[in-house]
Amino acid sequence: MAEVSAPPAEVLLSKRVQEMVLNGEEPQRPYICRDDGTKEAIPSPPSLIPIIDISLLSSSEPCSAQELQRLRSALSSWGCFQAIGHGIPKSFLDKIRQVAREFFEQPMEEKKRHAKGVEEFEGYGADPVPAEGQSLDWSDRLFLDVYPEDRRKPKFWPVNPKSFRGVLEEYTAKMQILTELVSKAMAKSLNLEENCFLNQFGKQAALQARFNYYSKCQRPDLVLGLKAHADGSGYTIILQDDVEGLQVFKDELWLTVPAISDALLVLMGDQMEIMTNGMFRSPVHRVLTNSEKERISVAVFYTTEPNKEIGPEEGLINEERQKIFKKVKDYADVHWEYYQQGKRAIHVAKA
Ligand SMILES: O=C(O)CCC(=O)C(=O)O
Ligand SMILES: [Fe+2]
Repeated sequence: MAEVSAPPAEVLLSKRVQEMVLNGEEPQRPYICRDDGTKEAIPSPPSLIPIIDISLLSSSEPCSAQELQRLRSALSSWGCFQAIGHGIPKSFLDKIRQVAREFFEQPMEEKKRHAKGVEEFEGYGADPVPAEGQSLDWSDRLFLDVYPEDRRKPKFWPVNPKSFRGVLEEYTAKMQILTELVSKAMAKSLNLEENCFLNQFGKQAALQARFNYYSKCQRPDLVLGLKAHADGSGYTIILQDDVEGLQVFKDELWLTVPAISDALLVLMGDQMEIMTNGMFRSPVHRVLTNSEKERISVAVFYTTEPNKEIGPEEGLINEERQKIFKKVKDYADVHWEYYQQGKRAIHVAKA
């Protein structure tokens, strides 16, 4: 299987995984990141990722206090939850999944009209070359800045399928509403002023959409769709299709996030861990590969506006609970440098 002399990462990254699969190529050594499949022989136990009904969080609801308590507990122990009652109809979530699938199923030439450079972030392609010795992900992506609108770069936005742009614009608008609701609810769940996180994120807080396409892989025992990492965002909202693969690391176990067709996974990034002074966890997660089916997901990263300093909310610091993080600026950049070395970055924010 793995040849003795695999091409260097920059050569592999200039090709799409989907192309390699269509050509019947087996994963080469830089894609191999696990040495044997025996660990995965044990199926992960059924996971109990909390499901939170967003519609119950508004104060006019009789059971809002109870749901806020469940939210707080979910984010303190898991760092993520499956959001239902978020107001986005399943038919619209299906539309997003559909345009994403149609985009990736087009011929390579069409997708490459929106190709990114190997060292760029935005556009269609793969992550820039990681540090020496780091494995590559078995995935192709379309990464787009979607908000604020003046950051959109039209050359990266698919022209086909024709409905792609309109659907993504609508999804962006819905994500803005959802981030406002979730940010307020998280603050209330911690007995903080409801706008405190929104103020830290800033009016120009960014939304970036990453469409992930995980091709089938002949060696799921050796290759990951996405390496283990914690997000550098404030938090991330993930739409999955019906193929499971995303796993969250909790209590020394990798636990699969169930595919629930009308739910969105809300997952804390390091910036929320910092702002909550560690009350909410930014969980390590990864994506497995699958030999039978392709998988598509759409991750929307919600990140503080550029140059904005963030830090632990004062209301969360007291005699019993000291400040564990300091103020940081442009954390996402620092996070990226460590990410490329396969490391977490949160320690740089430790007080
Ligand atoms: O594909 C997924 O479900 C997760 C994607 C993810 O973790 C990311 O893009 O950071
Ligand atoms: Fe992630």
